[in-house]
Amino acid sequence: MSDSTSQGAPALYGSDVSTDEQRDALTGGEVPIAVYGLGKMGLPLASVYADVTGNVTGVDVDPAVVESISAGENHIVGEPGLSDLVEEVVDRGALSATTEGSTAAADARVHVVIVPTLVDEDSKPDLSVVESVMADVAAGLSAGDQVILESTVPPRTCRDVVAPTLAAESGLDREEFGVAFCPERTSSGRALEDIRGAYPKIVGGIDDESTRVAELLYGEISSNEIVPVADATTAEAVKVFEGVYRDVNIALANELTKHAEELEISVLEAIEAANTQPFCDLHIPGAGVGGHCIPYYPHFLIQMFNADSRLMELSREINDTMPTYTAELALSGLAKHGKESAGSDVLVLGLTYRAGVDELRATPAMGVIERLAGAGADVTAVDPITDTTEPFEDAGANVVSLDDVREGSYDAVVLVTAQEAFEDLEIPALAADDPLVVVDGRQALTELQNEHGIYYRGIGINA
Ligand SMILES: NC(=O)c1ccc[n+]([C@@H]2O[C@H](COP(=O)([O-])OP(=O)(O)OC[C@H]3O[C@@H](n4cnc5c(N)ncnc54)[C@H](O)[C@@H]3O)[C@@H](O)[C@H]2O)c1
Ligand SMILES: CC(=O)N[C@@H]1[C@@H](OP(=O)(O)OP(=O)(O)OC[C@H]2O[C@@H](n3ccc(=O)[nH]c3=O)[C@H](O)[C@@H]2O)O[C@H](CO)[C@@H](O)[C@@H]1O
Repeated sequence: MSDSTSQGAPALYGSDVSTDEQRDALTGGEVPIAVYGLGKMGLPLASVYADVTGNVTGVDVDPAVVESISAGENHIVGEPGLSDLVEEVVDRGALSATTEGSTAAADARVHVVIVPTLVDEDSKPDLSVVESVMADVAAGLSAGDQVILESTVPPRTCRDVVAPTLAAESGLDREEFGVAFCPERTSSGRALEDIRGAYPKIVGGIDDESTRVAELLYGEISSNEIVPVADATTAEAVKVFEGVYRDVNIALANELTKHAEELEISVLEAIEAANTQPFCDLHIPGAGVGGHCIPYYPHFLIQMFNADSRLMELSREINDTMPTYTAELALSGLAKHGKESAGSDVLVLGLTYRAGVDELRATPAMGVIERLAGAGADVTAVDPITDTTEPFEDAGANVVSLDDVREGSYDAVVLVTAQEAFEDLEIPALAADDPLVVVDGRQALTELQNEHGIYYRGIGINA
C-alpha cells in the first residue's frame, strides 16, 4: 500500500518505507496522533506520546478538562511529574486538547483510545463510551491509519466490535487500517513511570501489520520490552487475566484472614512468611476491593462467555462481603462492651477506594457506611483526598473535615482507606469512652493493638 495520504502525513499501517524511516517520521512529529480520553490514564499517556512524538491532539468530552489542558494545566492529582510534563508539552505545541473527536480523527494517523469501560447495574460490561469514541474515529479514519485501544475490554472486542464498526462507519475495507490492543499496565500514582516502561508492554493486532505498527509505536514510548502476542484477543485476555488473578488472590487472602482469626494467628505474618519463597504470592486482606479495574474485570469474562467461572464469581462474592464484615467488627466490638449499635458514634476513616487516589467507583467505604447506618449508628466520615460527599451522605454518613474530627469523640473508629493524612491523627484522643473500638481495615493502625483504652480489631492482624 502506498504511504501517500489524504492529509499528507505519512501512514504507518501498510507503509512501503523502511521501519527506520517510519520511526524517524514518528519521532520527528510528522505523524499526527489523537488520544481519546484525558483522565487518570489518558492524560499521562497523551503527555508521554506528545513528549516522544511532538504531535498529539488530546480529545475529551469534558470541556473543563480540555480547557485546563489547553492552559497547560494538569487536572489529575497525585501523579508525580505530570504537571511539569503537561505544561512543557503544551507550551511547545506538542500537545493540544479539544472536545471535537471527529475533527481530531480527520487529522490523525494514529488513534489511541483510553476511555472508561465500566459495567452496568447487571454487571455486564458497558462498552458504550468506547463505541462512541470509535464513531468519532470512524468519521475521520483514512486508509493507512492505526487505531490503538488501551481501555480494558472483554476479549474479542477489537475483533468483533471495534474493527467491524470502524470499517462499516468509515467505508474502508478491514484491510485498509490497523487495530491493535495495547493494555494500560498503569497504576494511579505512578502513571508516567509505568507508561515509560516499568513493565513490558503487551501488543496484539487484528492482523500482523497492526501488531507491527503497535510494536513500532510502543518501541518509542516505552523503554521496556515490547511483547507482541498472537492477536488482539490474546492481548485483551492478558489484561483481563491480570486483573482476575488479582481479584481471586485478594479473595483468597480475605478468606484466610478468617481462618487466622479462628487459629488466633496474624494472617499478615503468615502471608509475609509464606511469600518468602517464589511459588507463593498471597495478597493482602482488607476492608474490600474497589476502583474501576479489579472489581470489574472478572465480569468481562463471567458475563461474556459460557465457560465455567465459579471461582471468579465466588471471589467477587467474597471480596464484596468484606465491607460488611468490616462494619460488623465494629458493631460486635461495641456490643462486647455493652454498647448498642443504635445511637453509637462511629467514625469512618477514608472514602476513596485506595489511598492517594481520588476515585470512588466500587469503594468499600460505601458498604461499610451502609451497614453501620443500617444498624442505627451515627456515622461520621472523613477523607481529605476527595471533595465528593453526596453519595456517602445519602448512605447515612455525615462527611466532615479532619479538623472537625479532631474536635469530635466517638465510640468506634473504622479505618477503610489509609490516607496519608491520617498518620498524624491522634486516634485514642477521639475516644468518647473507655475503650474506644478501633477496626483497622488496612493494617495501618497496628500500633494501637495493645494500647490502653483501645479495643483493636485489625483485618489480617487479629480479625
Ligand atoms: N485508573 C487505573 O488505575 C487504570 C489502570 C489501568 C487501566 N485503566 C483503564 O484505562 C481506562 C481509562 O481509565 P481512567 O482511569 O483514565 O478513567 P477516568 O475516568 O479517569 O478518565 C476517563 C476520561 O475519559 C473522558 N471521556 C469519557 N467519554 C469520552 C468520550 N466519548 N470521548 C473522549 N473522552 C471521553 C472523561 O471525560 C474522562 O476525562 C479504563 O478502561 C480503565 O479500565 C485504568
Ligand atoms: C494497569 C492496571 O489496570 N492497573 C490496575 C491498578 O489497580 P488499582 O488501581 O485498582 O489498585 P489495586 O492495587 O489493584 O487495588 C484495587 C482494590 O483492591 C484492594 N486490595 C489490593 C491489593 C490487595 O492485596 N488487597 C486489597 O484489598 C485495594 O484496597 C483496592 O480497593 O494497579 C494494580 C497494581 O497496583 C493492577 O494490578 C491493576 O490491574
